[in-house]
Amino acid sequence: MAHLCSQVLSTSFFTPKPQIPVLLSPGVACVKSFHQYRFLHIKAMQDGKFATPTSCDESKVRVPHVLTVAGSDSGAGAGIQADIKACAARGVYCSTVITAVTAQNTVGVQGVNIVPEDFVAEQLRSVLSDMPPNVVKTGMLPSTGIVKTLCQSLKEFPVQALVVDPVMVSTSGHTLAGPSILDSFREELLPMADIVTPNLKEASALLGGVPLETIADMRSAAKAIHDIGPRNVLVKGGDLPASLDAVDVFYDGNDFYEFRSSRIMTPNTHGTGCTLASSVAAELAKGSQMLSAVKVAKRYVEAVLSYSKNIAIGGGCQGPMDHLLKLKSNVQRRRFDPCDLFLYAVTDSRMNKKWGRSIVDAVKAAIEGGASIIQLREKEVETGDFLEAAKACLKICRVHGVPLLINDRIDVALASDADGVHIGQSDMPAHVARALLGSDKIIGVSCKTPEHAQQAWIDGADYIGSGGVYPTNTKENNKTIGLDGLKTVCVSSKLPVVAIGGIGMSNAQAVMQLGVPNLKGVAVVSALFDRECVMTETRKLLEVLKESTKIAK
Ligand SMILES: Cc1ncc(COP(=O)(O)OP(=O)(O)O)c(N)n1
Ligand SMILES: Cc1nc(C(=O)O)sc1CCOP(=O)(O)O
Ligand SMILES: [Mg+2]
Repeated sequence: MAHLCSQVLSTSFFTPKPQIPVLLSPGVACVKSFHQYRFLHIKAMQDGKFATPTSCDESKVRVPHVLTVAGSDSGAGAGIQADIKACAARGVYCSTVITAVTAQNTVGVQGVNIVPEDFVAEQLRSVLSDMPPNVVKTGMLPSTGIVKTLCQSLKEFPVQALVVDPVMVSTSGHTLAGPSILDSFREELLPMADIVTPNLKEASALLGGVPLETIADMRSAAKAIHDIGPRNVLVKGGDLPASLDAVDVFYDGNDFYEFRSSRIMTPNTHGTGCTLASSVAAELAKGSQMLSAVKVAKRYVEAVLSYSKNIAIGGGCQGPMDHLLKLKSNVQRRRFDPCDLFLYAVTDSRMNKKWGRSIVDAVKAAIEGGASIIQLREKEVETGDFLEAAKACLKICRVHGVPLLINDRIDVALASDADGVHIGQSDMPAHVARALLGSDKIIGVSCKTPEHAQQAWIDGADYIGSGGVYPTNTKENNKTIGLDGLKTVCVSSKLPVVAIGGIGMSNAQAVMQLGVPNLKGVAVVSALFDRECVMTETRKLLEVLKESTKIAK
């Protein structure tokens, strides 16, 4: 018996191990009959027979590509629709061969219409002959004929990896592929698979109905399924009785790994199996090794489950998940509005310390006082503390619809998912910040001259901060440009401008009454934060600013 080593992995902690390469050597491939396909596969690779895109334009970028061969779910929680969304969320192109059209919703499956075998074959030919995927992922394969057709196509058009999700029963208990297909699974499909991902019921069915009730049973099942031929097996224990944690067992033919994650209590679990298998396929398509593909895919599914736990779609009790959580958070975020610059509060760690306030308390008070945008300018805080503070402030800012920017630290902005950054002339160039942060984040740049302002616009900034309008003690060796300098920058700028430097109650009106184009507000540090009551000072300054706009009219 092979030496078996056991590892427990929480999905947030993982010790890398040497990986078996995705392909076995031809020598190993001959050991068992199921390796006949693998042998063909290796030979195809050695002979350079994996199809390559017909286009010979080298300037085009190849994208990782998964082909899913599965059933359509009209409710879009599972099946083809889940596969497309999961691949999109993981940054991978997804083509589709539809094996069945199901009428489904959150209550259950109302009908199944199987696509004729020859039309499945035609879809396979269309995709495989023209746009070869890196990885094929299978879901609902409702007939023996379709399984055989698929296996035949894969022999004709080998791909780099095959992920088999042996879908048999829907979440609601509806049979999607009956026992008649089990033989073709065991004899033809599984021996070709790089990984198979059964849940407990499917693992039991593949093994002739053995009961699976413990983690020990799952390990035995993983090994027995591995003996059928797939190179890796992931037995999913989500339905394991009496288990608080969700435990999945992964077996690669040598070692066992347990993936543990705390159970997310939600009815919105429809499509988790499809999503996990598609995510594994997507990671493989990007070039990951199998174990790390499984680990990353599990993390993604956990994040989606957690994100979707309270969403309400449909009246039944098998709700779908929302795969595109990243897009969703972008949609929820309000776009930058230049009016946000009206009363711009910039924090300062030294001042907070002096007055015995936390960053979070300072931000809360400024928002309560009416600040329209917040910048965390925390020059003396450790990175870890800065990140925690940014996350905590972000929660408050989101509740009030106030954008939160991070001074200088693009890494902290990214890690906290803050709304953007403010950077200076000696910080990361704004075009690099834009490339790192993407199109939706707010980028502000400090500009003392029209040339700076022009460059900020070219680099894709959203606004500029211009100063020092007056001398300041907050920033050492800061050049004062005065009201005239501010005016020159504002007139030349194509971007909205916020004035900064030595601005407070006594002079804010003079700044706003310059009446120059693009000037949208004032940015203030000491006049708000080097004071006993931040909220009161913010309120007072807001009144002054409002008053000055009335006078300007
Ligand atoms: C709104 C606003 N304008 C200007 C600055 C100054 O940024 P920078 O020149 O990078 O100097 P530091 O703030 O990093 O010392 C700002 N922070 N905010
Ligand atoms: C952070 C900063 N940037 C400046 C610039 O001129 O770009 S002046 C400044 C400090 C502003 O603090 P206070 O409101 O306390 O004067
Ligand atoms: Mg800076």
